[in-house]
Amino acid sequence: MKYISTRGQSPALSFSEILLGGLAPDGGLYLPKQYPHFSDADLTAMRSMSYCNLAFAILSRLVDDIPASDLKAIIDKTYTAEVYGFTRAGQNSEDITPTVKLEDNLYLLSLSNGPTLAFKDMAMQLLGNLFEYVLAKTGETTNILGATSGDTGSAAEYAMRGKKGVRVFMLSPHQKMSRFQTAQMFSLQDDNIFNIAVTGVFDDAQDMVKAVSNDHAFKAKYKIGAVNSINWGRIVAQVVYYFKGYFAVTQNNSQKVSFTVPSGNFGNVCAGHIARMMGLPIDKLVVATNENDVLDEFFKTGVYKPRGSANTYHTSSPSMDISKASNFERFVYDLVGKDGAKVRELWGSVDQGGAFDLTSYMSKVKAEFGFISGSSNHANRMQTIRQTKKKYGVVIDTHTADGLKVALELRDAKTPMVVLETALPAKFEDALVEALGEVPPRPASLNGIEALPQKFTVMDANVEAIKAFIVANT
Ligand SMILES: Cc1ncc(COP(=O)(O)O)c(C=O)c1O
Ligand SMILES: N[C@@H](CCOP(=O)(O)O)C(=O)O
Repeated sequence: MKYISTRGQSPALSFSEILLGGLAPDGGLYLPKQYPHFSDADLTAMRSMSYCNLAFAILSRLVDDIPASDLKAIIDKTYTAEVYGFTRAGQNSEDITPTVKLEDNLYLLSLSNGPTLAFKDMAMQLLGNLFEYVLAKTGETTNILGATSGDTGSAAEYAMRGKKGVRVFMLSPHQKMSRFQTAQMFSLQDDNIFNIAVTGVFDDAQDMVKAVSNDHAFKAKYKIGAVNSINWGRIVAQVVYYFKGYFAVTQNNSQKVSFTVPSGNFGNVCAGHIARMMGLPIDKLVVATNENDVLDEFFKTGVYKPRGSANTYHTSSPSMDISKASNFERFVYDLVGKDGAKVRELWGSVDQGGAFDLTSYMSKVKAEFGFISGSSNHANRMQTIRQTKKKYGVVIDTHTADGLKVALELRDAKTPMVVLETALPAKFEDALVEALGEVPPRPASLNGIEALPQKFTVMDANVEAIKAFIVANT
């Protein structure tokens, strides 16, 4: 399988060749030349598979330059009940992503039982093991440069700690993550982990990552790697749990299922789009945003108008405080008929701070690709957290609450709706106390992390400053 850039001007490369880097040299994002397709018979065979076998069935169709036995061993080492063991009472951690039935045709898909309590662990643990494998083969090293609004950072740092030949430089928005998220990252004292708190919002940090990635000479000299969802390796791993969730709530492949996805950088729902393109019988993909509702605006109007830092709000679902969704480019590439020149034209305008209008494509967005959307705000998520506890006895986090609020508005009575649970409540203790008046439970191993000493550097959103920091620390 070869991978091509959404902007159509980079050479086609293999999976291992694109694994470590983020953006393609032309500034686009990688996608497979064509999506593999799973037939009805394939789906039937996959229905009863364990998570590891399912992951192998999917990944082996997209990764053809790692020997099958090695790929299988990497997957088996990653998806274990021990790694994804922070399940709710009554859930089986062998399922890796168990479902919670709230009522008929309404489910949560638990994606946050990994070491850092957010869905990012689903892909990041695999990425850590794949990086280690590829680096050991080539004898190379990598300096990972990432941006986080709270969850990618800790997931990446936990996955890459102690990995030979890997350093992590993680940019986060200064004082905008929850206390728990901040402590998860900044309390790590490992020599290969560098936390940089950027005075700005997540989008400023993401812009810095992209600017460094677009400096090809610097990227090559300092072997800059990526762990954000601009990296195809992240997306492909996230495709798997849509299949797992679909099989968990259906009896046969003639049934369709809708998924609601709390969204920010559009990586998670992009994986759902790709699962759908591969033949998974998904009805609707519901994009749920918080007050930072650029994506909701697009799916309602056809106009994509990213906002600047001053108009990006700090909310109680802070991991979704994003106004420039990187992975949206992957979907738009498919929407405009895989036309790299068109994507270049559209992002030419976005990269200059502008907008674009795809109103004429909107019937296709819904009818052909199944996308619809909604948004949520602080009052909505407080109310949803309270009602979910009262009605179903289930405590959810603020991001999942954004998803559930939108799902309840947009579901139809006949189609099972699966809401992705993207983080556990413990990560957002202050908001949960406000909603429920009680402290959410957390794994004993994470008790008291907020009191641990923290190691981080504060920096302005300046590309030359982060380059100098990397040079000084390699
Ligand atoms: C808890 C949580 N929910 C939802 C999202 C949004 O996911 P995505 O950026 O893939 O759209 C994020 C961050 O990405 C997150 O950390
Ligand atoms: N919400 C994310 C932001 C980065 O998204 P990514 O999926 O592109 O890594 C976070 O929590 O850091």
